[in-house]
Amino acid sequence: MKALHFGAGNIGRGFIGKLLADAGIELVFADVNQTVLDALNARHEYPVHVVGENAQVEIVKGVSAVNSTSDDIVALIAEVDIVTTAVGPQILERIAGGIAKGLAKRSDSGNVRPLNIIACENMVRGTSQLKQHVLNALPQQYHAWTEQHVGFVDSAVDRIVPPSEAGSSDPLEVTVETFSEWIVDKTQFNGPLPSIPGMELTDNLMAFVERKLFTLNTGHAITAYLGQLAGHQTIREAILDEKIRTIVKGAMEESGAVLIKRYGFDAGKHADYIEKILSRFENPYLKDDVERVGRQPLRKLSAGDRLIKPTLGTLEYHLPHTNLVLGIAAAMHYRSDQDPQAQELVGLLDKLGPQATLVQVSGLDAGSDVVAAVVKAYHAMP
Ligand SMILES: NC(=O)C1=CN([C@@H]2O[C@H](COP(=O)(O)OP(=O)(O)OC[C@H]3O[C@@H](n4cnc5c(N)ncnc54)[C@H](O)[C@@H]3O)[C@@H](O)[C@H]2O)C=CC1
Ligand SMILES: O=P(O)(O)OC[C@H]1O[C@](O)(CO)[C@@H](O)[C@@H]1O
Repeated sequence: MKALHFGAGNIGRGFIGKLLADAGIELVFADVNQTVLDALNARHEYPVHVVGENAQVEIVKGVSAVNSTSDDIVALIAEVDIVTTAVGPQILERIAGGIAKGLAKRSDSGNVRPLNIIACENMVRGTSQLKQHVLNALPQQYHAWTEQHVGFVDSAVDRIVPPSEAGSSDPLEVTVETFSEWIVDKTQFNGPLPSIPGMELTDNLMAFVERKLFTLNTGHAITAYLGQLAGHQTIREAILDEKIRTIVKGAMEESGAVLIKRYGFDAGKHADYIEKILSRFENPYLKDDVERVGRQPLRKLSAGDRLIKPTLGTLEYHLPHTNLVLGIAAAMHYRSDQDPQAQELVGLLDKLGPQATLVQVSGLDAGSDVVAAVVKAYHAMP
């Protein structure tokens, strides 16, 4: 079996690429970072530091790399069995053109072996969104062939992989937590289901996607935003701050109450899931900056993402959302010189003020109580 993975970054090298290579699949990374590409092609292996209890260094072997903007992509997509991505939601549209060209070549060359494409991003049904971008870029004459021979498989991906502290001396070294979860929608595969240790198959993906995105990512984002406001540098420092921990736990419980209503989760097991997440945030072996976890605040404040979607759920089921409101207000205070979305947020706040900014970014109703509550909390924050 052969795989092409877009995005040789933290999750690419530290999680998805590692699982594929460990399963004995011949793996090619596609990226745009020339330093990483050159190092992968020079060494064909890299170290993954798994930290926590039973810490160890694992070497991922037998990998190579291509530039994702080159024509190498087209030939690879015509021949591989699996395509995966971990590039960030905003990059999916950019890689869709290359994937479309590859599918056209695959069809023209008569390759009818099943191909499955799996986006591994923090998004609800990210692969389905990638599919739309690919179909937009693909000439109509290839659409029926693509429907017949290509599976677009949605997934949920969970492993905390911050940029490695050793990254400046070794561009390939990556540090990961012990925990990992990769869950894919088994109803969307083309051909036989693959057996890849570490990849779990489900026919109930939405429950897993929402459970992860609206618990871990909701709590993580709020830890980052409140942590930055309180002057903490890392997620660990922030979650050990009792005032922040209480709000973060409260927000995950508010979001959890929605998930329990919507998907019938067991309340006790969900409480354990929240406790496990809090302990993962405390991981003393990971240095995860609040600035990284809060990155791209406009995406994180959008209607379908980890702050607003759970809040909309609380409105739907008439449930409390006090802590989620504090998290949203804190997100509006996020600042980063490195992050264009943080600059844009500041520009919007200067031009429109907090109420209109929130309405524009989140799609919440201008006259709603929840918007008024966020604006009040926003002004009350330092
Ligand atoms: N880091 C983490 O702990 C987790 C991240 N995720 C998700 O995984 C995705 C990737 O996140 P990270 O690995 O943290 O980011 P990252 O920034 O470490 O990696 C992204 C990689 O994509 C590459 N890239 C950018 N444009 C590209 C293009 N046009 N073609 C090919 N490669 C391109 C970058 O050079 C970089 O190597 C995001 O959607 C994130 O939300 C999900 C779960 C955990
Ligand atoms: O990668 P995003 O969507 O910007 O958000 C950062 C989040 O992703 C992760 O990197 C992995 O789930 C978390 O650490 C964090 O909640």
